[in-house]
Amino acid sequence: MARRCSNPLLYLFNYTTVRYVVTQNKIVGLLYRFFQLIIMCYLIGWVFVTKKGYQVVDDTIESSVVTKVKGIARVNTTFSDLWGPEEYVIPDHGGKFLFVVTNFIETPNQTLTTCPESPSVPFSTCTHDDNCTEGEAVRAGNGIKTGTCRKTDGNETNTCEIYGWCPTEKPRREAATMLREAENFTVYIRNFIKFSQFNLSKTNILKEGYPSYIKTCLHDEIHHPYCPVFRLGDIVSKAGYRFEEVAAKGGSIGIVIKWSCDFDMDTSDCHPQYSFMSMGSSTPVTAGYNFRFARYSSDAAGRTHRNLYKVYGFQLNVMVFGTASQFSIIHTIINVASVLTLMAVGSYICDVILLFMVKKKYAKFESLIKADKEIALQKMPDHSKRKFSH
Ligand SMILES: Nc1ncnc2c1ncn2[C@@H]1O[C@H](COP(=O)(O)OP(=O)(O)OP(=O)(O)O)[C@@H](O)[C@H]1O
Repeated sequence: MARRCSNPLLYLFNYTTVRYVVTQNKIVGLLYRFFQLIIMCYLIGWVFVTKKGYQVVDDTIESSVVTKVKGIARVNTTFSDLWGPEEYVIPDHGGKFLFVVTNFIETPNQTLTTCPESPSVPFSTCTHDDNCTEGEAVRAGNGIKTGTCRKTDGNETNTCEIYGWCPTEKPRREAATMLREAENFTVYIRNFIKFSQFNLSKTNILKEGYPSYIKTCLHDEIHHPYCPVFRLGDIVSKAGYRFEEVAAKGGSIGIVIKWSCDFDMDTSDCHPQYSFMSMGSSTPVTAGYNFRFARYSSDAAGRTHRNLYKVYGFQLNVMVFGTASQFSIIHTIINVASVLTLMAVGSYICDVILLFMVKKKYAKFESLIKADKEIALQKMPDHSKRKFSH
């Protein structure tokens, strides 16, 4: 020890290595080859063939979506008997989210005046004026109470009189108008994507035959899988809805565009896959989708009138996902190296097995020595026995 410390510089030029021992043990030898075989199968079958470990993957897709709906529906409203996309698509500039009206309740020609509150509004019924506190807003109602309890138009019930947009909206079953042609409306979806890591971009619009192809095609998984024009009825049925049911109450649908691009192949093989899913719940409280909007006008006397619309329909939400992959030498080296380190695990297990077997042999040898020692002890005189045993 003293000598070692006296010359520490000598250790600077020392190199420590492992001494390998070749054993003739067939079981351990076979086991080691078996480990190597499994690891090679894992490297080739799983890492390279299945998971394409020689490629780098980019799943940060940048995308833009433009939508346009076309089709005409016959309706019966105060201002028109035909509705086009300008009327039934909200908002009218197409984007990732759009709403297509399929059913609506029109309350035409409302003016700001007094009228009885709708009996369908909770807490609106009354028996005498004391139930209608003047100046109080009706909770979830249509106006401010005037302090009078009065008979509703065409109804036997009494409700508080309000100041608001009158007459109030009629219940749905009396006034709803369906857009029967909505099933045949067409939805055009233009999608542009970019994988920044590879600086490569794609669009779902095929260059060949454009624009005449788009004008005439209709998306069909077998005959026109890359046509970007979809029939609304097909979208709804593929999302698992029955058109008539959801057109009446409204619903949300997700249009999923999935890109899976292998840029080691021909980039023209990189095409979108479309799928559709319902995004609503089927419980009565949460099912359906509707909202209200109003269109305002003024009469000759300068009085403001409005038409109120409660609209039901399909809320379409276009979602884009994608991954792109390309060969990368760094990724290949990392994956090969990390799998090859597993070989060390195989060696370690074989070492442990070998040690365990050797230990067993050694234990047998030790028990023989112990037996010899006991025989020798028995032959010794007593005073030597004590010394020896100590
Ligand atoms: N909902 C749709 N259904 C069927 N074809 C559509 C639809 N929306 C657009 N198209 C067609 O797709 C092509 C590309 O539409 P884009 O909006 O880019 O061009 P456009 O000439 O402005 O279209 P538009 O015909 O509305 O004037 C056009 O030929 C258009 O007619």
